[in-house]
Amino acid sequence: MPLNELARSIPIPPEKDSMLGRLMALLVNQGIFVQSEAGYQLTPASELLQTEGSNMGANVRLVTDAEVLKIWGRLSEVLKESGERSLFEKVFDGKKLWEFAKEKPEYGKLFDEAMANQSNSVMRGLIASYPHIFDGLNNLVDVGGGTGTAVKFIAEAFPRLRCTVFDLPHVIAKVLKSESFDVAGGDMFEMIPPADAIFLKNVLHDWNDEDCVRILKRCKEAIESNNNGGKVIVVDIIIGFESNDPKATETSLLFDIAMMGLFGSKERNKQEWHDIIIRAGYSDYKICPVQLGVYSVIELYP
Ligand SMILES: Nc1ncnc2c1ncn2[C@@H]1O[C@H](CSCC[C@H]([NH3+])C(=O)O)[C@@H](O)[C@H]1O
Repeated sequence: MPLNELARSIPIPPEKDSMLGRLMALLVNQGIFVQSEAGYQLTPASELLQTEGSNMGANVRLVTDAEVLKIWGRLSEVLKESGERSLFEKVFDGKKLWEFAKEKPEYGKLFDEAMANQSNSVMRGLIASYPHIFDGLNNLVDVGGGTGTAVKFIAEAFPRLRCTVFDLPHVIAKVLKSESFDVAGGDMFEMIPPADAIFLKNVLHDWNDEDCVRILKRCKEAIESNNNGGKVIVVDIIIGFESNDPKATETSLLFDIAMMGLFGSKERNKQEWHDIIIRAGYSDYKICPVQLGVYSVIELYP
């Protein structure tokens, strides 16, 4: 699309065309578009932002949300003070991100949408490359399952496996009811519904070690009360375990700092995962031979 066509379709007034052209020059330089005689064209990066297909647009809007972005200007203040308070809590008067997302439905919706987009690509990869992880299971609870994207993938691929999406009640209220899976609202620090398997994707990195140990203990109780062997399946980053791609390492390190600011939590290396798993009382665990971009899969056995 040539510049003037692009400008009219956004739309912006003609006197701003040259400003748009300058922005586009930078975006071409950054690999977001390519420029040819016919005009600007998409690259694999901007294809990810199209409404159709992968659509990671919400993820970009989430990390660039103007209100939340302002926390980073105060990182040095939090570094200098003692105590456990996260940067997010400091800037938003003691509020955790979950309360903020509940009070600001627009932000909450964006958060859920971004998580769903991420689940879309990671679950496709997991089911295609490591389906045996679901072998022999009759039921599974996706704890902190958001609006149910992961559960939809699992239920579709394994119709005999009964899945439940479990999250905070106000998040569960947004899940469209379906015949193919169940929903349950609650607090994972209190009680998790019994199941053969507990699925925890992108959840533990939101919490400090003490909280992770509490969550993992509730998961263990949920499996044990079901009396059927069972396991916990964790999908999260293991720092130092990414592929050899320097971009993957960069992504994990950026995520680690994002967790530091947003939740006062972290991405964990192998030893740190070992420590919380053993502290929560699990007898054994296995890092599965599958890598989904920056994400690893760990199975925990009670
Ligand atoms: N106390 C809690 N009990 C249950 N879910 C929670 C709690 N606190 C936060 N969450 C949820 O944890 C999720 C973390 S985001 C990860 C969502 C999803 N597993 C995915 O991978 O896409 C959010 O959906 C939160 O609403």
